[in-house]
Amino acid sequence: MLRYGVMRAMANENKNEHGFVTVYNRTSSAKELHHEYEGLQTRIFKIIVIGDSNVGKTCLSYRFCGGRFLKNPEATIGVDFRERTVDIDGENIKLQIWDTAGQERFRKSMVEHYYRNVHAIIFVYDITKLSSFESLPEWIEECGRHSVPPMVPRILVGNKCDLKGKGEVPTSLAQRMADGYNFPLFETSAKDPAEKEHVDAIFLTLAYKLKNHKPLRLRQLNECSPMPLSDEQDTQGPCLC
Ligand SMILES: Nc1nc2c(ncn2[C@@H]2O[C@H](COP(=O)(O)OP(=O)(O)OP(=O)(O)O)[C@@H](O)[C@H]2O)c(=O)[nH]1
Ligand SMILES: [Mg+2]
Repeated sequence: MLRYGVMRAMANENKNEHGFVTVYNRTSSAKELHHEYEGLQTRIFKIIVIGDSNVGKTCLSYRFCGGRFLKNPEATIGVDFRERTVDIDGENIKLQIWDTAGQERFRKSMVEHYYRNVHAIIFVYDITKLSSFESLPEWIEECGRHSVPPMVPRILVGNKCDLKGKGEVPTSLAQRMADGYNFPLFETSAKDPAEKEHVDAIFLTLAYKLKNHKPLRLRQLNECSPMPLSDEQDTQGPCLC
């Protein structure tokens, strides 16, 4: 788990603890961000995980990046970063997961940073808690208020399917909402080991979509002001200034 201070320092140094070095390839009008390691180049995509407190955002992102269920997670304060590099059709893609805080008091100073230069969004609810499902339109509106462009892929995830007997949100209801927003719907469990591949599929679905986007473009790493979002989105790692 990497707290944002650590990642920020790494971004400013243009390298991380794995020895990745940020390099710039000059194109006609812009610079592209790659990480280069042992001759491999890696594009980076920022994915934020959003939703009510206690729905399992931390456990889902940990299941994907850490490969197991995180027992006794604490409420997220601000944001926790996790990352995993995946091979998509022969290209290394680094997914930088922003595990956000669901509690208002732990997130309010961070909200701008969540949405800045985001490449994809995962909205999570708890299938055993109707109120977490009913909150989704508010989360989706918040995202709209921060001018996230429509082409940024979004996914709806109902978590805690291992507690299906206690389910309060029928799949049919969730599917109606997903269809209304035109988002794909996944129902899964961060806890159930049998669901591991299904959790992976959520993130890989996004990785495939993002891979087919145009190359990422970047301003100078030391320019940390917000950049306009377009289908040629910029990324520069989790710099939170
Ligand atoms: N049964 C079950 N419990 C889960 C699952 N995922 C998470 N939990 C539990 O739900 C509680 C909250 O999980 P977190 O991942 O911390 O929730 P969060 O959405 O990150 O919460 P905030 O950080 O406060 O926003 C914890 O007690 C987890 O053990 C799941 O798939 N099944
Ligand atoms: Mg959390």
